[in-house]
Amino acid sequence: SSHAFYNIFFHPLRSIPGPLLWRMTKVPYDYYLFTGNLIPKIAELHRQYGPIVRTAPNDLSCTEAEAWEDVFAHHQGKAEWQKNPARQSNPPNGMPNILGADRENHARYRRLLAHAFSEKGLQEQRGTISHYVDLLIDRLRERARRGESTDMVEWYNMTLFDVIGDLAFGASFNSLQDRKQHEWIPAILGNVQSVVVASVFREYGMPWLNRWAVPRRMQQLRVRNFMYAKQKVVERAELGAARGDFWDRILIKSVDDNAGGEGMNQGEMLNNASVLVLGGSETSVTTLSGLTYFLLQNPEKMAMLVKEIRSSFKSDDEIDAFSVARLTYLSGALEETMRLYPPVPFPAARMPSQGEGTMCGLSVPEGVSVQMSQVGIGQRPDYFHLPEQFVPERWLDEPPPEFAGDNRSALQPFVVGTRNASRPRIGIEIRLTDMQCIGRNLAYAEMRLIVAKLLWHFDLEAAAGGVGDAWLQQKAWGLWSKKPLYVRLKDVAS
Ligand code: HEM
Repeated sequence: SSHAFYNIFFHPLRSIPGPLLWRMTKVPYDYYLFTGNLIPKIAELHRQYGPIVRTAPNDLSCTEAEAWEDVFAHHQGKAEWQKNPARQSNPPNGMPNILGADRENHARYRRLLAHAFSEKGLQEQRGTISHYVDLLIDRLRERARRGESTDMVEWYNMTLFDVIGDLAFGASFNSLQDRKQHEWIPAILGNVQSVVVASVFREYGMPWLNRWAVPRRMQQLRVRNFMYAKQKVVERAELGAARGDFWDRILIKSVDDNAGGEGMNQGEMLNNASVLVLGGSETSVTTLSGLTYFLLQNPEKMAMLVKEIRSSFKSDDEIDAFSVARLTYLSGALEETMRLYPPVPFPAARMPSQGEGTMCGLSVPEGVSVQMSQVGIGQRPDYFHLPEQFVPERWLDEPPPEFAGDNRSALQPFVVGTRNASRPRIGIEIRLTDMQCIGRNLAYAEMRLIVAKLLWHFDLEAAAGGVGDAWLQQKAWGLWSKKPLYVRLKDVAS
């Protein structure tokens, strides 16, 4: 059509490389998104066409480290680029959540949540976190005794969801206690998939196809979950402050359904609690599962990590959410995992805020979206020496000389910038400026604690048949569709 003709010959992006069909229409992009194969496909396009690729008539994909500064950071006088409002999905109750809110609401949410995600907030939450991690170890010990092979993805899911349920809803999912994944977990994860699939149908004017694409049971669970979450938030509000969770400070400012306007009303609480439950569990589960996989594939790295953990403490009770911060090899292993297997492979695309924007010296017209390819960045050989290898050492203060030239700040799994909100007060080092992910401290604390306790108590080996290279070949709809990861656990004490 004339549109496709315009897109190729007259469009302001006409000189940006990309496959012809992708530059003409959005169909190829949406096809790969729909089938769950977009992530490796985009990485392949970067290998073929370079660091900035036109992936649809109005879309660019980017693997340039400079873009973190140009697009996501705000400096004096320069605003960061905005999220494309057309691509934010709105919660069912019509109120915003932190991911899609406009600037003012976003800044209010960030202000209200700042305490819960500060070092002090983490102090208040540490007892809750330890409780569930210790329960995980007990449960795994039962399995080790019986010699059962164990799907670590499932057990990480149960643990992270139990913690986040407690912190974000005031009620655990009790999966660890019941030794069984709460039925809500697959429904929450399935919901993300259906939102992505639905967005494609909506775009092509066929929203009714959703009823066919999303299984009936999933649709029913979704409605049930919404009601359940709503009830939990009301119950949590009734409990008042001082539970040691995310809501203590917020509730003080939100009396009478936020009559004063400085807090959150119950609809906003519900929407943000839902973001926190998903954002605060799935991403860490992905990282922990990926790390487990890479360690099983690289026994000498596993041995290094086990040695670090077992030589850094005298007993189990010295291991807590704060003492684990000194485990530098573990930190390196987590970074390396997120490089090779980024938990949020496509952070929300951004577009210039007013008029055109400049990115890496290129002028980007209004209305054009830029998406960072995290997999593409992690695989760039000019950023990372031996990019396909799992090398935690490259993140150490003094890396082996051949890795000293790595561009470590190119890797930003938590995304730079906070959309113009007030700077969060965060105690630990931050790599570039502040981070889009408010939960970064909590994520590191939880992940380090789980790995440290796991490898303190158990030797891990792949269950019969091994894990194999195929584990990493996963589909993704926004988030990775993780395959099970079976291990055999041997209790070190017995
Ligand atoms: C390995 C773990 C994690 C990774 C890699 C990660 C990554 C990210 C990324 C990339 C974003 C930006 C999304 C976007 O705007 O497109 C984000 C936002 C967010 N994350 Fe995380 N996250 C992790 C863990 C957590 C945890 C533990 C929590 C909280 C319990 C959390 C809460 C949030 C929230 C509330 C936002 C929205 C912030 C805002 O828009 O201002 N995340 N995260």
